Amino acid sequence: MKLTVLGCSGGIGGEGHRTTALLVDADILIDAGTGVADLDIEALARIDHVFLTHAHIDHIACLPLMLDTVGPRRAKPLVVHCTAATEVILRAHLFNGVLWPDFTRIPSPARPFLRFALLEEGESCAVGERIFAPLPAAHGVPAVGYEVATPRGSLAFGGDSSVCPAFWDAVARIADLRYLIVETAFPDAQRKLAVESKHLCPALLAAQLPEQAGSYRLLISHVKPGYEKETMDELRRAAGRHAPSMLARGDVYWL
Ligand SMILES: Nc1ncnc2c1ncn2[C@@H]1O[C@@H]2COP(=O)(O)O[C@H]2[C@H]1O
Repeated sequence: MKLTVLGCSGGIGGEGHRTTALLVDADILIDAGTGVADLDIEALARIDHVFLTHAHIDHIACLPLMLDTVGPRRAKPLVVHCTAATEVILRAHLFNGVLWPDFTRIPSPARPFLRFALLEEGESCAVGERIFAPLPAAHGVPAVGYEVATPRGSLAFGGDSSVCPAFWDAVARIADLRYLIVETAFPDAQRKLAVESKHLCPALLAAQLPEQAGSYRLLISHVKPGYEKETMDELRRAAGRHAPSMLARGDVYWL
């Protein structure tokens, strides 16, 4: 499995900053933030599945736009996998015929551009040999992370989350974990904002990491634009034994 980081920043601002979108092989997205906009039309049309962590705009910004571009080119609906709570939010506030057309009924209810498929914690969804399972997360709106399991190992993506012991319990149970992607949105100087917005700062992440470093790579996502050096310096000081490195747009990881 090939994981290509299209975007992993906590915001926008110039070349390096695209919001969350992880491309799995050529046919699956985890989140559909602004990183998706860099794919050309053919690459967009090859995407059959989107697994959403939550409905915040930085994670779904390109979903309505890509549906408009690829809908007429595709023979089948784009399947958006998410929890029931996230589907309710997207139907009420995005695909509502006001902010954007309701592509679950357009061009026709029988052959729409978009189909929701519900996926809750405790369930899994196989797309070929790649198996997606929601992981617990704690954010300001209903949110999950994802475990992606393959025959050659697994990765875990925490999505957006503040302190969440259930996530770390779930991660500890993944025996063949190769990559662990977790957020650290703010530097320690903005800890109050991190807590209020249900994110992490280095001290909060370090307090949750296991005593012993695992045999997986620890990759950091969702750092707010302009705070990358400060945040990663603090994280290396607080959790150096875990050798954290920052996830970057354009990175490719293989499983
Ligand atoms: N009190 C707040 N609660 C939530 N988000 C906030 C607040 N104040 C500022 N924000 C920002 O709004 C952003 C919404 O997207 P994020 O969750 O990535 O990060 C959030 C913060 O950067």
